[in-house]
Amino acid sequence: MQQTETSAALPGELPAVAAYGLRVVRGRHTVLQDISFTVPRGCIVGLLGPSGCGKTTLLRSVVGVQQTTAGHVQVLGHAAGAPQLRTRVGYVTQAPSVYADLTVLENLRYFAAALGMRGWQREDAVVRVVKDVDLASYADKLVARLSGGQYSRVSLAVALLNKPDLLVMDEPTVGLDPMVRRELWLVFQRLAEEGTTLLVSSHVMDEADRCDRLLLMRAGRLLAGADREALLEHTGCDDVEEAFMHLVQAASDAEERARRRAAEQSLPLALPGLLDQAGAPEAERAYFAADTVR
Ligand SMILES: Nc1ncnc2c1ncn2[C@@H]1O[C@H](COP(=O)(O)OP(=O)(O)OP(=O)(O)O)[C@@H](O)[C@H]1O
Repeated sequence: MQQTETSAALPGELPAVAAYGLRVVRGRHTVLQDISFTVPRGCIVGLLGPSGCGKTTLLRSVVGVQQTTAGHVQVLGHAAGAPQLRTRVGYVTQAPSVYADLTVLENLRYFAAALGMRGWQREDAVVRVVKDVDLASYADKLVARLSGGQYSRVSLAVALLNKPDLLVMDEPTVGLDPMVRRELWLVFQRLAEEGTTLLVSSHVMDEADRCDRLLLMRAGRLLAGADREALLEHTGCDDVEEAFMHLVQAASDAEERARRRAAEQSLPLALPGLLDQAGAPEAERAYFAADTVR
């Protein structure tokens, strides 16, 4: 896949996230294999792939809460999880991370205080984020009484208290109806326009249309990382879902050919080394390697 410049990235500017050769083993299972990608600043980057492919593990590695086995993840010029990033990275987890028995305001004041905000600084931050996520009319409601979409917006509001430069969100729209999903994406777009970089996971392919750039994952590997248009052009497909299926098929075909070649040469069956050992053509190896990803 050809390298494409993303308009939001200024020349010479460090990407918000740069991962090289990331590998994660959880228990006995290799969950992420040789993952490399970048997230340019000021973009919305969608991390897409089926359930269980490793999206959460990848996001946890970016936030710095995942033990990694190999590779390196740089976030805003620091190693992922570095203390300097604590106030600069917001993380919205998949599971609700707010208290159902507190009101929206009580939650926000609590988390603002935990971040060290006091007095007017705290109140200013709370008012700002309530406005950011359009929850002003629900500010005094118990979170337990909110709808799914409103609940998600409270979690998002908490992550925005610090005005993060990078916002990492794990399936923030899962289970929400199309109208609410649309509203949340408008909030994400507004945040990106104001300069926040967003890395958002989803297994809903149509959300890809709302992203500047896409990372497509399958079974712990990155199939592709590119601007949406470049991806469609490269695969000759009309939409991202079709492009994803095309890449999955191409990867399976390449894997099968490599297996056959390895069997013929009596080589051990271990990807991705297998592909190199078996002398797989560059185009095939590319499906398994970082260099599909810019
Ligand atoms: N604590 C753990 N120990 C061992 N394996 C784990 C652990 N957590 C997750 N896994 C495995 O890692 C793989 C990737 O999980 P992960 O949660 O990253 O996927 P995902 O793409 O985010 O899935 P979903 O879309 O369903 O949230 C899965 O096969 C899962 O079973």
